[in-house]
Amino acid sequence: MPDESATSPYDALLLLSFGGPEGPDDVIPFLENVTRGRGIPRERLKEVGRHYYLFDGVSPINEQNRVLLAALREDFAGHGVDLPVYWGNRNWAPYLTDTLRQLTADGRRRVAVLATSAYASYSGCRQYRENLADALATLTEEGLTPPKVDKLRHYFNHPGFVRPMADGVVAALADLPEDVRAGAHIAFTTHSIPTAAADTSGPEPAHGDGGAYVAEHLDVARLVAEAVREATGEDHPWELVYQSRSGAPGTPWLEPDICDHLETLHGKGVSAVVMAPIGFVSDHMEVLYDLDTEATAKAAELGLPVRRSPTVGADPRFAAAVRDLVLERAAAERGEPRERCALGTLGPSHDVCPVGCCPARTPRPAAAGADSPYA
Ligand SMILES: CC1=C(CCC(=O)O)c2cc3nc(cc4[nH]c(cc5[nH]c(cc1n2)c(C)c5CCC(=O)O)c(CCC(=O)O)c4C)C(CCC(=O)O)=C3C
Ligand SMILES: [Fe+2]
Repeated sequence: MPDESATSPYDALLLLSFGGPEGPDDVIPFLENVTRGRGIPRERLKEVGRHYYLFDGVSPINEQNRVLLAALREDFAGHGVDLPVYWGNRNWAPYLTDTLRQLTADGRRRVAVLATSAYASYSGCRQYRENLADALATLTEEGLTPPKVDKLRHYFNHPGFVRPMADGVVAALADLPEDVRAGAHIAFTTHSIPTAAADTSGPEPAHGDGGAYVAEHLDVARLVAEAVREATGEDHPWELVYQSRSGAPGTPWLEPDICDHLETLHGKGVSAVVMAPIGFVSDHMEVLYDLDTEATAKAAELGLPVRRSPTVGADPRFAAAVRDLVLERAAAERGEPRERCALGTLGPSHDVCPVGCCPARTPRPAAAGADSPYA
């Protein structure tokens, strides 16, 4: 009988995230880390800095990750999965390079990596693979022999990610005043990205017309809307919209923006809206500012009742999904068959990003993919 808790060949799990500032003095250095070499207009940076200062310079993301780490450790311990869990970030302490150095010092040789981004895109996938390659290069230059890193597949359609979001939308609808509830629309939101990045997201066969990024979000939106219909008996109209646009005004990014969308729905006489941030794994600053502050103020100005549904965060079902992804990949690496959980029409995502998946504007080494220089 196959061992249901076997993690071999892995000897660690690495939670790989974005990182965020933890006080007012961190905000500028954090934004410099995020935007180094990315050509974001000065004005946009000032504006985004203002969002962080409204919350005393503290992004919610690090605390959310600490809670998720605790949930993962508890879930693993409760299911006989003996795998230490580490945490490293792209843009703030604990920095990925330092965590990988620690993994090396602890003798870890093969690491499964979970990125806190559920979908395919340059920012949510390849950029993390570039960060891994940079960290591996630094450690190699230091004369160390870092572990091999394997990035776990995208989990947008894993039931442990979709079901908590569906329950959250049901709860948000129930929280609306009864007289506006039946006519409420669901606005599924995600991070806007340049249309050029969307069109090339995912493996090459998915390229064009929003690419894997848009297709994956549409699949999740459909799944959540269906689950909501089953739970409430009501058919709530829904749309996929975008938020948190940056970049130069002349560059096309995915639209419509959530605030414009609220205005359009209000103009059509829609009674209420639930904003469902399916693009975010936990309550990032984009959720706290762009939705809970900016879009909510816009709705108040319009007199449009809105609610924001929760992100998955550290839901025990998500922690269980991460365990499932680790065990699934471990079995695949051992050459053993194992079910790959996925809802919707797209099926489980690939384990190893093929060549040409979510290409960078300027090609750079990326680990944990078919084009990785690190075997
Ligand atoms: C697709 C996507 C995700 C979701 C997937 C994932 O989670 O990875 C995401 C997450 C995040 N983005 C974050 C913060 C920022 N993103 C920026 C800039 C950008 N994001 C982009 C895309 C994405 N970003 C893009 C195309 C840019 C333009 C510049 C570039 O091409 O790189 C900027 C610069 C200022 C600005 O332009 O807004 C900041 C401060 C935080 C932390 C929030 C917190 O503190 O809680 C998180 C989790
Ligand atoms: Fe971002």
